[in-house]
Order: sequence, then structure tokens, then C-alpha cells
Amino acid sequence: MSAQIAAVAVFCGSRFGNLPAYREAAEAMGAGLARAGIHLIYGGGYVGLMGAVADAAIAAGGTVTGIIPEFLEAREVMHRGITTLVVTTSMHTRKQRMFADADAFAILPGGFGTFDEMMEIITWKQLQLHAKPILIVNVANWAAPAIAMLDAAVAQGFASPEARALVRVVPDVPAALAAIAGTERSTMEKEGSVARL
Ligand SMILES: Nc1ncnc2c1ncn2[C@@H]1O[C@H](COP(=O)(O)O)[C@@H](O)[C@H]1O
Repeated sequence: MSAQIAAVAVFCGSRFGNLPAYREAAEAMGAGLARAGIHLIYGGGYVGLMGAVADAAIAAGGTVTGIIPEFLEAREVMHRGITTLVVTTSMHTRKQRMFADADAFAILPGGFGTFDEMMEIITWKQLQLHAKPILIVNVANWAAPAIAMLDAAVAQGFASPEARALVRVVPDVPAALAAIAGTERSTMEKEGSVARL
């Protein structure tokens, strides 16, 4: 299965958040992907958890592609120490490129931008534009409100249980890495990884 998952896009915050566990998780994700030989794709910034995941991947010998829109080059301090840096003309082309290049998506702690990226990748899957695995990595329960929102949409009749099942919640980075690496291979294979956008 891990032959299928060659590149993982990590969505996470451009800030560190309030708990040390968030940064530790970002570093563990970057290092874990690198050690597994999996390419990291992320938003291309040097700041916050985004920078932490990229730095950890590079430090562990991994390869990293950062994809950043030109208008954010300064604000998110474009990372110049990564393998490949792609500068896009807009947020839309950034997200499109991250989507196209990734085999799976991992959502780490973050803020509004992370929520946007998470919801877009979930709704694209709901619309059958892709069938790539999506993992919410619920470090220190940071995602509990977002998960409750997804569950509420089902409970209120606005989303199907099948749509809810398109995203998987794991408690921490080791569980995410295990899922990506194929410890739970049948689930990942069932979800598929073929882009149809
Ligand atoms: N509206 C947005 N759409 C997509 N991506 C966004 C948006 N706002 C910010 N972002 C990017 O998401 C990450 C993380 O942002 P946080 O708000 O820190 O979670 C960052 O690369 C933003 O550029």
C-alpha cells in the first residue's frame, strides 16, 4: 500500500498554537513522513506549524515541496530550505496544486486557513472529485469542535453518514503514520487514491 502513498499533503497552522503538543506533532509528522520515504507537500511557509513540519522533514532527510501564493511570500515567510518551492498566482492555484500532487491529506492543528483547506478537501471528496484518504490528526483533541460540526451536519440531515465516513479521525501522529504506511492497509485501499479532478 505504501507504494500508493508516495506524497502526503499536510495542512496545518501558520502559528504554533498554545500547546507544545501541537509543535511536537508537526515535527513528528515531518520526521515520520521523511523516515517512511514519503514526500511532504505543504503550504510553503517558514512560520508556525507549517515551518515546523517542513524543517523536521528536511532534518530527517526527507523531500519537501512547498506551494505558496505569491501574495503570501512575505507574510508566511517563504521557506527557502526545502527541496522544491512552487510559487502560484493565487490561493486557488495553490490549493489545486497541493491537491493534485498529493496521494493523501493529513490535517494537523491550525486555524481558519487550515479549516478552509480541510473542508475543501472533504467536500471535493463528497462530490467525488477525488477518492484520496483524508486524516484529521486530533492532537490533544484540537479538532473536537470541527469533528462535532461534521457530526452535527449528519445528525441534522444535511450530510449523509457515507459522506461523514470519507474523513477519518486519528488521535495522534503515530496513528496517522501507521495508517499512511499501511498498518491499516485495507481501509486506505478501500478509500482509494485516484484523482479525478
Ligand atoms: N481562506 C483561505 N483559504 C485557503 N487557505 C487559507 C486561507 N486562509 C489562510 N489559508 C492558508 O492556510 C494555512 C494555514 O492557515 P491558518 O489560518 O494559520 O490555519 C496558511 O498557509 C494560510 O495561507
